Amino acid sequence: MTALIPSQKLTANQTISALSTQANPPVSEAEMQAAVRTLLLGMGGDPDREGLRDTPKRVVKALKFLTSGYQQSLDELLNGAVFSENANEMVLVRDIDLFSSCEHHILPIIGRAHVAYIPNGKVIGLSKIARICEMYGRRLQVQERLTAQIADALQGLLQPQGVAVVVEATHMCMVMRGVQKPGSWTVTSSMQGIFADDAKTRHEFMNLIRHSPSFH
Ligand SMILES: Nc1nc2c(ncn2[C@@H]2O[C@H](COP(=O)(O)OP(=O)(O)OP(=O)(O)O)[C@@H](O)[C@H]2O)c(=O)[nH]1
Ligand SMILES: [Zn+2]
Repeated sequence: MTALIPSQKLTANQTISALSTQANPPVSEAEMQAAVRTLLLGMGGDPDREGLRDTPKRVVKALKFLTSGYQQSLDELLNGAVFSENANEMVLVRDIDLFSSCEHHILPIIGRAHVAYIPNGKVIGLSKIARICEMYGRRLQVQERLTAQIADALQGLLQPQGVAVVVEATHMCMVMRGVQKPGSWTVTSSMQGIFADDAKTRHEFMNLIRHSPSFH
């Protein structure tokens, strides 16, 4: 483990302004492909050889997919799946595979998220928790912001008693290049409401994300 970094809180306005610039990119597909062709030339490749000829198109398609979370909204992915329910015990979805792209190097962040909340009259469709992780994962990120955005989304949608999110991830920019530390991974957390205020509740969550499920 390389670090235990408490989540960085962004205000709603900071989040919105950081994202709204991305929603409608002011460049065409052709301009993006031309930029990739330039990168290939810079890397010493011959962009006209058979294997690379379609690479600009493929790279642009891949990058658009990996950042498609900018085109999504919570409303759309939720599809109304918030239900009134008298539950007041912890709901935890563990081990959600998470892929993102680091905003400094546009290299993969690969990891898992554990997301819990304690309802306060409303519950959310379980799959939507994973979809929220995917939406924020498919943006250019730092792990701290990704973690906080997942927690903020649930807090805003459900006004629960509390939300806890832990993300454990390895950064290819630290593995394949730069400091080259394979095996290092980073843990970030965002604790809100009762998870921030009550150590017992927080410890219960931390214990639950460590326990091995009986079906594995
Ligand atoms: N806090 C945080 N830092 C990150 C994340 N992803 C990448 N970084 C770091 O961002 C920093 C960028 O540092 P720079 O010195 O500008 O870039 P660099 O020369 O490529 O740095 P090195 O990776 O040390 O070679 C590096 O320390 C990365 O490890 C993240 O999710 N959160
Ligand atoms: Zn990076």
